[in-house]
Amino acid sequence: MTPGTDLTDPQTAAAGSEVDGSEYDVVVVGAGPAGVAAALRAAELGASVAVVEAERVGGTCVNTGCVPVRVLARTARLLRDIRSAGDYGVQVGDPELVWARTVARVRGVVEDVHAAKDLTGQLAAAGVVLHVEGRASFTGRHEIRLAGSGRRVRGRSFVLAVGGHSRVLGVPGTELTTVPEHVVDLPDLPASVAIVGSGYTGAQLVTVFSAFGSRVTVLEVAPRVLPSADEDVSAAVAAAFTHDGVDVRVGIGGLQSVEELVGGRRRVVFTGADGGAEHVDVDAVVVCAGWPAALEGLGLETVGVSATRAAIGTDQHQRTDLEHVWVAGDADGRAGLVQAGVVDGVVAGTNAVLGPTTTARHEVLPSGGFTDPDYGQVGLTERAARERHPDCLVATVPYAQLERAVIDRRTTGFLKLVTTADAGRLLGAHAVGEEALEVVQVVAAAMRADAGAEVLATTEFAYPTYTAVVGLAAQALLAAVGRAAPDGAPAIGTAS
Ligand SMILES: Cc1cc2nc3c(=O)[nH]c(=O)nc-3n(C[C@H](O)[C@H](O)[C@H](O)COP(=O)(O)OP(=O)(O)OC[C@H]3O[C@@H](n4cnc5c(N)ncnc54)[C@H](O)[C@@H]3O)c2cc1C
Ligand SMILES: NC(=O)c1ccc[n+]([C@@H]2O[C@H](COP(=O)([O-])OP(=O)(O)OC[C@H]3O[C@@H](n4cnc5c(N)ncnc54)[C@H](O)[C@@H]3O)[C@@H](O)[C@H]2O)c1
Repeated sequence: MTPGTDLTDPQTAAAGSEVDGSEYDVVVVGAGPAGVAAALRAAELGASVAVVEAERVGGTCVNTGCVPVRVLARTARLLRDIRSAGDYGVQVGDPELVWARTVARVRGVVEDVHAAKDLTGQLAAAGVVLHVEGRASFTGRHEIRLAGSGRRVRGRSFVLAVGGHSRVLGVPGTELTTVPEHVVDLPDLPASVAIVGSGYTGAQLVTVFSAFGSRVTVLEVAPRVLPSADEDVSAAVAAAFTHDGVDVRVGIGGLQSVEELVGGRRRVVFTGADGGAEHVDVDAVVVCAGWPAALEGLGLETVGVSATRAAIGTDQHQRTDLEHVWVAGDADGRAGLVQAGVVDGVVAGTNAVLGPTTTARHEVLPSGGFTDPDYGQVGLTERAARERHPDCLVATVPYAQLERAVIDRRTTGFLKLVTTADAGRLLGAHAVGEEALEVVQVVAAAMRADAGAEVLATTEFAYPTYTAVVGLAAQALLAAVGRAAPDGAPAIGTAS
């Protein structure tokens, strides 16, 4: 049933003197979203499955990434809303953040999510054996050793779902910096902070620290913040940062060093946009400069699985150079998102049992971040759409024309909807503003159903909601192709 069944290959036999007898159809390395999905799927298909995890089930997502950052983002929103409470006639004093309590809340919510998900229970109920005994490394093509216990576990197939970790820049003084996974380990809220990198993680931490009252400097090598987002989204988020007093430095040449100053402050020396050396002095430096796969000590070279410094190479079936070794989640260096990792996990778990029968396409993959304002995206950016479909249509509706945004006085932002020239196929959606990611998800569902603008234009969105902006943008697109808005109302927004 399972491919790659030769458990007696010479490499494994040579290293196998301490094998404890455990031998499985599928061994999954890593118990984050991708690894758990792979294990449950393989077990569902009748395979005997073991999961080995170095630290704690749940992976980056639950323990150090999405969940903690989401709690910090919620805290930032609370502060914002408390600060504007007076506008509603609600008198409160200046809010004060108590860092230790904020951190305790983060840690408490992580435990709540663990309890709600009960991943260990789910694995046990599926008959999956779980070993949380330190990092695994290959000792042979069909065997791994767990560093914490010395246990050797053998498998016919392996799914590597090892995720990643923050990129270490390797400049002098790196040890004086921290990374997003460890921001809640900072002893105090820094009065000032440099955020290095303004991608998914960095942009969110800018909003968090700025709302918390830290003075924030962003250092970004790309010419704009959120470099992979739609350009108008980047511009809107950057404008909001600047409005909030954040010092945004884009297009820098890179970091040169981090030095410790008297009193424990840090000096970040970097090459400025004009090529000269510049510096900022801050209380903390958080490096959010990318997310390479966690390959250290995995022993890929021992078994002949090729990888770059950042990712393990796979084919469209998530298979590596070795026919019995598969990859799921962040370790493949592609999407870097939980929902994609889960789909990869199901694919890798399936293929590890049945052979290369399925693929993960990730054709409609919404994502975004809890900056202030939020942003969300799905499909092609406007630039990418115009390159591939020069005659595509783009409609943009400012939040200022959306009644819910006016009611809440949260009129910063817009929804941009991109379709083919006849408005018949949705190509992308990009939103900035309150609930931007939820707004974009409505479009994602329509894209998944192969709907065009007409479906969205004729959906009777509840009033007053943020998602209603989707209907307005779709109506503008219909108007642009000479079809009236369904209720006869003049189309709102611009389409071109
Ligand atoms: C700060 C931050 C915020 C994020 N927010 C979001 C978000 O809001 N939405 C979103 O979709 N994504 C978010 N992400 C990305 C998301 O966390 C990842 O895409 C997701 O966790 C990937 O799942 P995974 O299973 O591939 O890897 P991980 O969740 O990283 O799990 C990998 C597991 O493998 C274990 N492991 C590694 N090496 C070994 C080894 N040799 N032996 C045994 N075990 C090993 C690790 O301990 C870990 O538990 C965020 C990431 C960060 C850093
Ligand atoms: N809401 C979400 O979905 C979410 C949130 C956080 C993280 N994530 C995931 O977590 C992973 C890590 O996110 P990330 O933000 O670290 O990576 P990223 O790749 O999104 O962003 C890295 C940023 O650092 C910049 N950079 C690189 N080297 C630099 C240098 N030397 N100096 C200054 N800037 C530099 C890059 O230009 C880029 O803007 C990603 O896989 C992402 O998908 C997702």
